[in-house]
Amino acid sequence: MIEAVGLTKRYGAKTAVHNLTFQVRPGAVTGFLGPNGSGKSTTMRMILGLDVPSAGRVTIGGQPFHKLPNAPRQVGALLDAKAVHGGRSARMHLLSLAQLSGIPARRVDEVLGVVGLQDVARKRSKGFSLGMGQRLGIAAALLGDPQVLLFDEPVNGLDPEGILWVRNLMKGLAAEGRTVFVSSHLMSEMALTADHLIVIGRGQLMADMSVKDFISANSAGFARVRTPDGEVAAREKLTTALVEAGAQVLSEQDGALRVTGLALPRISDIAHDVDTRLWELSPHQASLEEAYMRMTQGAVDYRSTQDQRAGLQAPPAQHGWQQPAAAPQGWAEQAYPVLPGEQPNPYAQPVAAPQAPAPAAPAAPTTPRPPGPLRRARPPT
Ligand SMILES: Nc1ncnc2c1ncn2[C@@H]1O[C@H](COP(=O)(O)OP(=O)(O)OP(=O)(O)O)[C@@H](O)[C@H]1O
Repeated sequence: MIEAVGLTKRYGAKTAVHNLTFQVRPGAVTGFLGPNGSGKSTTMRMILGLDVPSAGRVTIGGQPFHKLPNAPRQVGALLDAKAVHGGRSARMHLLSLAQLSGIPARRVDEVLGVVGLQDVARKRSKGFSLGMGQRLGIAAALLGDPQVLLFDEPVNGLDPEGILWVRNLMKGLAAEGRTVFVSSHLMSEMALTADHLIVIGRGQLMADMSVKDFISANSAGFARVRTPDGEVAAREKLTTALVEAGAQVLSEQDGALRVTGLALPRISDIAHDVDTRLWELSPHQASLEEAYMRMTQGAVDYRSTQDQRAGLQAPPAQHGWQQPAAAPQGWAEQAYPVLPGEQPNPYAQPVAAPQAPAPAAPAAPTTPRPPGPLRRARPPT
């Protein structure tokens, strides 16, 4: 198990990681999420003893990394796939790592096979593609057959077959009872791979919970409602009635309505009351990506000037959403309004916030301090 307690890292005036406390348990894939610059790599470097915490501590199996006997046999990591001597072949690179840790040479050939690089094992790694480099980095992480594995963006540059392979590899390692901690910006992939999530924003813990709880805490389920194509007046009549009944209604690109805040039977009754036929009425759960975007929108440091959320104006056209004709009052001003049954995002910027750049170096938590991170209890592993 990896355990961080009050983990903090300052680089001069810049606080990269602030007071992080979390555990990464064995037997599960734990996703490590956060916007660019939020402190994920810094945290991983501190776990691996490559950076010294300014305050707090982080241990693996109760010991700091530098006190672990023969650490490469206990902890494997892929931090930077490019950190390889380009003049060496893949096999030589792994062989030199193996020799340093007393790992037998046959293990090198074994891991080359596991990552699918056996045919290019004797080629110099400087000729490797990004994906091949990632595979070599994963091979190095697996070399010591460690119980604890850290992967920083392991699917970066991999083709779909490679992504599927990494997904199955991570799940397989966790199923063997290992501790697997993996960062990624690919939400769709994390949704398929991770069991548990640790989310940070501007160096601070925002959530520590299962993927399922994270999605339900940061998004509301919704209903898709479709009226017969071409019956525009009926659709608008239904939209108005739903909004009057307290629903929030968005239009999807195919003309369906995305309705939150009302149960399906109530939507059906309202449609009946306004004499509108329905072609579809189905329950839906939001995606991890959507839940993540809602939670972290206020903790994003780097945003395109062409991103509408830079000024928190109209909602972005995510997943084919559009604003409905009969949007509730105030909707247009909010990027992601708090939906019924949803916890407000403690990091969300105020709607009328000026477009000033985000502070570059928060030396301490913002004032007023946001409420504590969302946490859910996990079953013991
Ligand atoms: N050696 C360093 N010296 C000064 N600042 C640093 C150093 N390393 C990281 N930082 C700063 O700390 C913050 C966190 O960086 P870090 O690389 O940990 O973020 P990240 O979440 O891994 O980002 P990304 O998703 O873009 O990889 C950034 O603002 C970064 O500029």
